[in-house]
Amino acid sequence: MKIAIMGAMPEEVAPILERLDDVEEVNYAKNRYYKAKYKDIDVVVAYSKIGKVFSTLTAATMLQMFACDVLLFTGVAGAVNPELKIGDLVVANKLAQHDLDITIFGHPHGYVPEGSVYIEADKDLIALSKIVASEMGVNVKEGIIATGDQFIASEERKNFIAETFKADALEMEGASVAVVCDALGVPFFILRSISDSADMDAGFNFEEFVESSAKVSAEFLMKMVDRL
Ligand SMILES: Nc1ncnc2c(CN3C[C@H](CSc4cnccn4)[C@@H](O)C3)c[nH]c12
Repeated sequence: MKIAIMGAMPEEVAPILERLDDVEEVNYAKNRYYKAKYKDIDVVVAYSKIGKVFSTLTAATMLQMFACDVLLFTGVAGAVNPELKIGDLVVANKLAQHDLDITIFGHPHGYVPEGSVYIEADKDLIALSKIVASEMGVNVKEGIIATGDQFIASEERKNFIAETFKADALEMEGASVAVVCDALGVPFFILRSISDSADMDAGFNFEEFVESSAKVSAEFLMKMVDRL
């Protein structure tokens, strides 16, 4: 088994990289991919850079060039569900693109012909996360994640996303990674830790909590890898 471990930002994969052995850096398509061993498991680790386009490129590369059998995403997210607090973990059961809009032609938000509003994540990996969560004695919220090419820092946009997609959290890469994995038939798992609440304080909270929340997500993800 070869596991793809992805984030979008350096902070999101740094806690993973420091735990790898026999690291080989591969430069490809203006990005860096780290082929390595984690314990005795083959992994490929990369941060895509921010947004749906970069994360699509990295996810497709992980699967088509590095032939990974499963893709795990770790990172931070903005909270939409008011129960979610900074540092809380969210596991995506399905994901949508909140900024995909051809509603003028009568389609729902997030839909284009021959696509679907939501892509569902792998149920076995979600089930595994529940086992790991109970072993670690931590709470993990399974919910809907909305993805778009915008950093959300306004109640108005957050409420649109909440109402339109029933999202629990929002970010900028998960749904595009989901489309790639779904199209190529590779199981995927999107894990996020809350760094802000996508409101007027989002920018400040993000800066303050990105590093600590990224660590929470990365550490949980590696406990999942231990069990794969
Ligand atoms: N409120 C929010 N809206 C949209 N996305 C998020 C996220 C998740 N990530 C973090 C990062 C923000 S943009 C960025 C961050 N730092 C420097 C440059 N760009 C982008 O990769 C998406 C956390 N909070 C979010």
